[in-house]
Amino acid sequence: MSAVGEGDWALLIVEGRERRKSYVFRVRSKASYTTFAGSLRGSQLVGIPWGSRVELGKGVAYVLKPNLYDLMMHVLPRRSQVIYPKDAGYIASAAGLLPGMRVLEAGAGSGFLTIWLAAHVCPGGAVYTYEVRSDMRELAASNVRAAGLEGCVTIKEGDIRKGAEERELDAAFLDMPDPWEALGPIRPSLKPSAPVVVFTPTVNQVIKLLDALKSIGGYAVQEVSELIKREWEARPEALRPAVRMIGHTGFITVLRALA
Ligand SMILES: C[S@@+](CC[C@H](N)C(=O)[O-])C[C@H]1O[C@@H](n2cnc3c(N)ncnc32)[C@H](O)[C@@H]1O
Repeated sequence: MSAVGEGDWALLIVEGRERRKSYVFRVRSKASYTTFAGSLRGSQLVGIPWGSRVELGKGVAYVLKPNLYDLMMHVLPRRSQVIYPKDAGYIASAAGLLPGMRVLEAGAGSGFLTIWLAAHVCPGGAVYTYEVRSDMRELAASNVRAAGLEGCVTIKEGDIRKGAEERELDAAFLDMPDPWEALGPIRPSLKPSAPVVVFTPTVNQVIKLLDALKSIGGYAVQEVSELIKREWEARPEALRPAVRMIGHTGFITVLRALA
């Protein structure tokens, strides 16, 4: 659709004199929306072309159609620590993901990494994700549906430390407290050379993982990384890093399955 419709999700980028902020909401003609630069009514939005500029009391709003990134960052509910786009993008790259690949994941959590993985391997591929908690399995399923990717994602309630049913998988992704407990059990599911990307919030877990690998065997360590994203205030007259940032998310360890 080229015009904003009743009930559509909208992304508003609001620019004031000294700041800029994004808002994502469903457009309702009878609602009104408050931003730091002034308010606007839903009736001002319904029917205008996407990409329109609307004047506010103390600034302007650009009315845009939100993409998957906008919906994930602003709308989809989360009840676990989720994998942020900066890490998800690198995780997918380090695993060499391509459409058509079949991959394993655990735990599904809020389904955020599941969605990024599905966005890479679909169409034609598949994400099999295991989650021990039924409430998290349901949340992940509902977020994957909201992203429109349910066709290529299978969410299973189960403990990945008991292994996975699938075979000949192209890659695996572990974001769970004790990933070293899953590495032996998932090995028969992976093609030799398949990347296994492990995400752990603490350095203690990385040490435990590297130590455990000595006795588990079956994998080569490819790399351990950490990614830091620093956002900047996009104001040409005062270009500088933003005062607040997400200082830490987690460590990314890339392993490769051996023959
Ligand atoms: C940090 S969350 C994962 C978040 C997810 N990567 C995301 O981006 O939304 C960790 C999840 O792993 C699940 N989990 C923990 N141990 C597990 C296991 N042995 N098998 C399957 N899931 C497990 C937890 O219930 C939790 O939902």
